Amino acid sequence: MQPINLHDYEVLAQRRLARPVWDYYQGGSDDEISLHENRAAFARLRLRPRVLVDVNNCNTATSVLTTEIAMPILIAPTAAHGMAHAAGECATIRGADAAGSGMIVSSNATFSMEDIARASQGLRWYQLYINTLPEAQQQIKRAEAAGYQAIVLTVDTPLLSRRERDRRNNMGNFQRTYYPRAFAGNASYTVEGNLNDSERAIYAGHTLTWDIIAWLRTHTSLPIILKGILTAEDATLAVQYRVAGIIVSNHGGRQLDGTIAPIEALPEIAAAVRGQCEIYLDGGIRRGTDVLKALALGAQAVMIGRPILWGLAVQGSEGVKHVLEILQQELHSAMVLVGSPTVKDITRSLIQ
Ligand SMILES: Cc1cc2nc3c(=O)[nH]c(=O)nc-3n(C[C@H](O)[C@H](O)[C@H](O)COP(=O)(O)O)c2cc1C
Ligand SMILES: CC(C)CC(=O)C(=O)O
Repeated sequence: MQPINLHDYEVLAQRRLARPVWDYYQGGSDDEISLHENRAAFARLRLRPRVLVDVNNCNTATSVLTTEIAMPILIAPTAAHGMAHAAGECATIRGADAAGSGMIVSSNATFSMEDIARASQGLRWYQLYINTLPEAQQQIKRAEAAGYQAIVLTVDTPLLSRRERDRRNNMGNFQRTYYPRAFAGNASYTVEGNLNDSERAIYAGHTLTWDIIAWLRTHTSLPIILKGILTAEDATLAVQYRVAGIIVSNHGGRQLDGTIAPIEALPEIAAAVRGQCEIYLDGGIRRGTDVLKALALGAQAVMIGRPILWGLAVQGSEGVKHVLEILQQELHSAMVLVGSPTVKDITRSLIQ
């Protein structure tokens, strides 16, 4: 099958990946309610197209922070790309560059942030999990030296959630046996799978509070972005703490199950932020019309997680590039059909 949309890539990737890897990439927490809601919430939104607009020069280009990108679509941080492809994140970022997108590199990448940086010319941000402060400080230093342009602190993971697919598959043992370095490119803590409570707490720690932002600021001059905001209250705090951006996200339905979908949280967050920092959104983006809806409700750009892993598994960097280009082309068509020739023209009035 020649893949023509992201759903095709999903089918092809499942055929290629071992069951425990597929389930780790694909799964959510508990009953996977949030995982399904992330898609369902997009499907419930209705568009209000305008007609007889000159869309001859329709263009998806935009910028995030100060970087220009060909499309308002970035790669969300996902761990362990080495289980999808031998070249792992180095192939992923080459695909991002080739498409004119950019990548947020996970703390738990298979390859080191330096190796990934060497494979890339374009936008790269570093996603941080804080296990211990000295280790985080080391990682920030390394990220700055390797030319990363922002630090993305994930704030929805004081505890890694219960993921029952991984438990049933004995994913921890599988990964240690077949991919022992899959999560170990940057972090010293590399467990995944059947974890006890203290192991599940190592990623962001129970003790992080808003004070961590002042600490981060003493250790980096890079822009700070918070990933995993779902309420106007926390968005307001993020603005007060002067972050450069927030990512409206429920971690792709992999952390707290039963949350509001990010696309449903976006309107109240956009109203609270009032342009004081950039807003991005991830979770369930699979079509150009999903991107359009997120932009209309106040996102500057969106991020995609699983579809990138599917593209990587099917065809390495070419697959990643193709997934991004498909989504860009779908967005382009949607912009033409709703009468929004530029990203700036995409406004709230497009949504019923
Ligand atoms: C396999 C996998 C690994 C992930 N690893 C990380 C990670 O290391 N850090 C992080 O902040 N988010 C991580 N996420 C969450 C993604 O950044 C993102 O929020 C989510 O995948 C978006 O939803 P989507 O997959 O529906 O596009 C991961 C998600 C998946 C599917
Ligand atoms: C290593 C994990 C904590 C990566 C992650 O965030 C996830 O699997 O959702």
